[in-house]
Amino acid sequence: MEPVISLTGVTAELGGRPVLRGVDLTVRPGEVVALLGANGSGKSTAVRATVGQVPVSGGELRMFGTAVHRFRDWRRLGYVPQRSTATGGVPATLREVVSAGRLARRGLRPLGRADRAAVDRALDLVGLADRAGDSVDALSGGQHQRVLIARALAGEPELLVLDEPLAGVDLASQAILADTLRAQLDRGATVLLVLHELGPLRQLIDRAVVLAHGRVERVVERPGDVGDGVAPLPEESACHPPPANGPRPGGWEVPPGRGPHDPLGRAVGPTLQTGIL
Ligand SMILES: Nc1ncnc2c1ncn2[C@@H]1O[C@H](COP(=O)(O)OP(=O)(O)OP(=O)(O)O)[C@@H](O)[C@H]1O
Repeated sequence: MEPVISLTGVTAELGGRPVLRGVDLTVRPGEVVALLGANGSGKSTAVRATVGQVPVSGGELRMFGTAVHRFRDWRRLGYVPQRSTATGGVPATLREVVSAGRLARRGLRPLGRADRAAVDRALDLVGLADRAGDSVDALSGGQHQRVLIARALAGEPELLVLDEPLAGVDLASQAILADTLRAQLDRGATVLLVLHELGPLRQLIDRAVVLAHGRVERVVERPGDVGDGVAPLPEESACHPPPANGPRPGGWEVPPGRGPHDPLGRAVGPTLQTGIL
């Protein structure tokens, strides 16, 4: 089956500096693929290139089989960017914000019955149906994030791209997000998401792709099934540090005199060690 997203040797520059240095990534229909990696490793840039926001300078990036620069069928995509706001300060209710997610489908025609039903379903999926008439200004950060996800879901996209959907979201909201993604997979959607930790999404993920310095450093298939003998993913090495010296569960040896470190070999500070997992 043709991949939904396919990157082959993709390079991209920002501010005149290379940020993606030859990324290979394939996301097939119905898969959930997570991009992981240290700050600045290129995760958001890879996602933004995929949704056509960052130009590709080399290699090949295809969306639903079409080169991204020729791809026009953006209604097939629902995108939740990193750290964005729902309204940019303009007063709006949750229902109004989520209705905007139907724009790509209905254009400027008034909302029809099917549109309203899709908006209600999306609000219900993220657990905010009872707040539909409230102003988004009255929401917490985590609830705000759920509204943005509902806006993407309202378009009933075949592909959902989420950049750090768990950022600033408490455990209860993370569980709601996991249920929401499960519902999307049940209806046949494909998901690409940027994460710092797999958290409650771990069991849903088909492939974890770890980026470092704009390249794929490691790929872990079905991280939820990973047993002994596989080096831990970033947040595991950060959140559950093994004894300072001696053998690690995945077979790594920590050199004497060194504490826990991230995949790039940098010392991991106490804040990272308190991550959720
Ligand atoms: N608009 C920009 N202009 C110049 N450089 C940029 C721009 N946006 C990002 N970069 C640089 O590109 C690199 C990759 O950034 P990117 O946001 O893709 O990383 P990331 O892996 O998503 O990081 P984080 O985990 O912090 O969100 C970083 O070195 C960053 O400073």
